[in-house]
Amino acid sequence: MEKVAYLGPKATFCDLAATKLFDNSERVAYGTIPECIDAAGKNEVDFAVVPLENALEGSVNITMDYLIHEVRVPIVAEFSSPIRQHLMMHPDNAGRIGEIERIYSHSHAIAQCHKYLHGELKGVRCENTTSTAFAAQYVSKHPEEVTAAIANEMAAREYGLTIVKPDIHDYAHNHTRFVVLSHKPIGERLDGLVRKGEKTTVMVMLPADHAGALHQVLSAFSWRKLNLSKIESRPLKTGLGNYFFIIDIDQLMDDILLPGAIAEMEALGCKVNVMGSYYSY
Ligand SMILES: O=C(O)C(=O)C[C@]1(C(=O)O)C=C[C@@H](O)C=C1
Repeated sequence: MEKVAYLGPKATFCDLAATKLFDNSERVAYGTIPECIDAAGKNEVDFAVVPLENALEGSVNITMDYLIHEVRVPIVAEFSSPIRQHLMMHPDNAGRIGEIERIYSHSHAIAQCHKYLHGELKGVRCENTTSTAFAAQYVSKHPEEVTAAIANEMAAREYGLTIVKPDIHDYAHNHTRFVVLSHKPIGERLDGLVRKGEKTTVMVMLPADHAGALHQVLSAFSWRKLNLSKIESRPLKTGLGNYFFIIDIDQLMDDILLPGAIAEMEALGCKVNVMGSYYSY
């Protein structure tokens, strides 16, 4: 049976995404996002499902940076899912919401609920955990502390917690983009799901700082009428002011247009890496 890595423990948002995508596979929980990427990089698993971007909080930098700087594993699919964050407590403490001493969750989940936390639970310390489900598991094991976790409904069920305040994310349209990483092609595995689009993600390093370099890169796409859905800069980690760009193009790799744009960028002195060419679900 094929193996799929996800950020564990059971009932994280990554677990929900992996279950939706690979229902008939063996899902293997890893403690951190880099561990999931390593597992796919070393072929310990066939696929890894990791978060890439959230609609409220932006990119999951650890995923992006690890893929660029440490372990290159191609993106073979993308899955976008609605995200609902709930405040949950141990059932023994569920009536004591006003006495909460600490709130645990993944940093991205805490960030998605800032307005609520600032408005309703001002002054309560928030502590980051490796995932939302890890936070729920911790709260379930420590009824002696009046603490809460921010996590999803499946985590509340899995770890026997009571949802004391549902839907505490700050904006209704909360979505996260997950990517599937693998050294093998995805083939027909996801054909049962509805395809929403197609993308190619490239990483572009500009030549030494000069006027108009980014403009020239963007024009390689624009005059070919290649639509971009995202452009983001991240530090190269070689010193302040040095960046690379991650660009999402709204089409699969073809024989002419994308190779032409890449050749043009290379002729300008850019270093270009294709991170993946894949369908969005
Ligand atoms: O902690 C989890 O449950 C995760 O799957 C991680 C993660 C993230 O890193 O963005 C995934 C989706 C949500 O946006 C919040 C947390």
